[in-house]
Amino acid sequence: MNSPDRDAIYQALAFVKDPCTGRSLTALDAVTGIEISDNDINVHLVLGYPALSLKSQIEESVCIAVSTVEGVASVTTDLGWLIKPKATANQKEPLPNVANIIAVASGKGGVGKSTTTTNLALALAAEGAKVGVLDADIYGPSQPQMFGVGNVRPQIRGQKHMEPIEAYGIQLNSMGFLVTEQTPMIWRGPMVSGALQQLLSLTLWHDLDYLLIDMPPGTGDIQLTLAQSVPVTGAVIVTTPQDIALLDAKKGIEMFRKVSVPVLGVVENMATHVCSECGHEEHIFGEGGGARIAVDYQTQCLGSLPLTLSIREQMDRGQPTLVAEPESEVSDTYRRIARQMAANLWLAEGAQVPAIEIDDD
Ligand SMILES: Nc1ncnc2c1ncn2[C@@H]1O[C@H](COP(=O)(O)OP(=O)(O)OP(=O)(O)O)[C@@H](O)[C@H]1O
Repeated sequence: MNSPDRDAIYQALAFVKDPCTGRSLTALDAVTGIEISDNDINVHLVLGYPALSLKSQIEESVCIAVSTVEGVASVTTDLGWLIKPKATANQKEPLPNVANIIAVASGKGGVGKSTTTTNLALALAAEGAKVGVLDADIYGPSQPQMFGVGNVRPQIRGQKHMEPIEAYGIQLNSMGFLVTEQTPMIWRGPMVSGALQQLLSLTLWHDLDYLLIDMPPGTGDIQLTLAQSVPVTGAVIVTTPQDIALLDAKKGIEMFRKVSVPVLGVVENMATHVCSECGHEEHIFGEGGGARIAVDYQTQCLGSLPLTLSIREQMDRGQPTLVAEPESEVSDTYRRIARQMAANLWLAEGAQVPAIEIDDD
């Protein structure tokens, strides 16, 4: 049997789509090598986002597609990922040892921004990335509690540097360690921004693919200053489906666009209420709001999370859903959102995202 033709193998790979982005592996430049040894083929693939849950599915599709090529006797493939730093839209110097910073924001308080940040960080790690969380929510720094390390303080190295706290494989530091309960009343944007920059740069992050920032809720002076002063590579907006929250979420999208930070998508939290007794599902905050805002603002609704007793209880006891119930449907949804968010960052055009004019007030 003649050896198969390399071009024919490449053509076959053009028909295999990455399920997350919907684009073909060749269009994504994910094919990094084709080894032909007589009639045995080995295909090397590298994606730009962590995709552990999709690995076997993609590898299988590749094997099926390549084995249709004339002269192919056997196919092996290995899929990996390499998360490269994206350019920062606001021209800020990237942080050492941190490839990408993603701001998790919400226009309105209490919509579940911190809960979403925690679970997305764990979901990204579960998909194979190295992840950190910086809790910048000065109004209610809750990440240490959500990660179950509420009483721990970062160790100081060489006078001023801090070791991040390690929890469930995530590197964590919190503004809560720097501020008192009165702080939010007296600090203005530049002061918060200064403290956050210190926390960012004085923490000894170890080789992170993604650092998620749990932003203070709102779209005022403080948030705008943070978005401008931190080397953010992308932003995610968390909202509930009710009109008032959506209105604030829109302001959040506009704020990031104004400073040319790509908005990677919207996460709709508390989309339905699931009764813990009978499993009955109800849209108590309205229906389809996340999808509507995504269409209106040309971004993507990354996914919807239900309002459930278990999420609240797990967060309260410092065992986030990804840790307490990794096999649950909710964890699955967080992993899907995390993959999509990371893939959108990979494909985002950074500074070229068009800015939308908004009022400053
Ligand atoms: N999907 C959900 N189901 C049930 N409870 C949830 C869900 N999401 C968040 N919660 C709970 O709602 C409360 C507020 O959530 P969280 O602290 O994450 O919101 P936030 O938007 O970060 O708030 P803040 O504006 O104060 O920073 C918490 O008790 C949390 O456990």
